[in-house]
Amino acid sequence: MLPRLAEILSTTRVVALPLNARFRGLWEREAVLFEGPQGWTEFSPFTEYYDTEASVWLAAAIDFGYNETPALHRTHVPVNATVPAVDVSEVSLVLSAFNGCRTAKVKVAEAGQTLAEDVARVRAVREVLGVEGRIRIDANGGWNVDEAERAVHALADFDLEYVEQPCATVEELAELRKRIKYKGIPVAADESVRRAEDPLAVARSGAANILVIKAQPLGGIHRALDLVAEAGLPVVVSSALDTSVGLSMGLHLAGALAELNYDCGLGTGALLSNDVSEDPLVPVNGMIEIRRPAVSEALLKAHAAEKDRANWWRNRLTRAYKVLTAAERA
Ligand SMILES: O=C(O)CCC(=O)c1ccccc1C(=O)O
Ligand SMILES: [Mg+2]
Repeated sequence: MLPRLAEILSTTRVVALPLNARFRGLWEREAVLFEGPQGWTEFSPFTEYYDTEASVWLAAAIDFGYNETPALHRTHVPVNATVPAVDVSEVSLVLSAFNGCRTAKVKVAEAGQTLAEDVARVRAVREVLGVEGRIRIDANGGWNVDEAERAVHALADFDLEYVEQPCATVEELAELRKRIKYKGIPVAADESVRRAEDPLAVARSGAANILVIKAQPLGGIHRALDLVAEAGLPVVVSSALDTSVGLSMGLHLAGALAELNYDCGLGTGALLSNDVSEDPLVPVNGMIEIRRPAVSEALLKAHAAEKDRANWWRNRLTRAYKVLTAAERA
């Protein structure tokens, strides 16, 4: 049963939070927050996504606001630093925001950049982390198989923990996995899980060694847990560049997993120069405590989105809600 739309809209706040570095081409992260019986929850699908996809993110938001979270297997979650596709000169400043993180995920294959820039960025990250640090890269599907193979060869000396979504399709991932298997570098799937018609297809076809699991695009904590159980692969829980409220959803998901073998991509609060809580969910000693953050009325006000953007988000939430009610009736 869905809560009533009017009830959701009655607590809805729209915020625009400034970022420390450009991410996905943006300097600002917009998000909708609303309050359910369990506390504040977040609806923040990327702006270019259509209503059907956004409706899955809304189902996740409703789940976290209205349903109890599952029992936890841990109190804290180890997290990675996330390094956007910044210039090499900015790497140490970006990393300094992630207190105590021994693992870094580095964005590569950004449109308009070269492999040489990726190599320089990964080298700089390795210099800061030292030999004991773990480095994973994320291409967001930006390479074809040959480009990915070449990039892996160029970056392998930096000792990669895994390569996330090097290519766009499941077929390409499978082909690349065969080609780089001898190097012992695992392939992780992200977009092939969270944007696929069938999120389990990539696991079933053996195209990936690891799944990146995000609570919002997978319809919430409970649905994501079902998916993980069915997939039977190790997972990395990650954020969608959420506010502390959305990060809390991801942390509760990570906490509910019996096995967690990788540091999670939930440290991205450190990429926001402001958040909605006075006590935001950012890494301390490489870990984040699993809790719901206290949301500050003053910060909601200070970071309220412009009126036209707030209306756009309320209309979008309304359309996503209609997709959910139509599905419920069907
Ligand atoms: O996994 C992380 O380290 C942080 C999350 C992240 O990279 C991300 C954040 C927003 C949108 C897409 C992605 C992604 O993993 O591709
Ligand atoms: Mg990714």
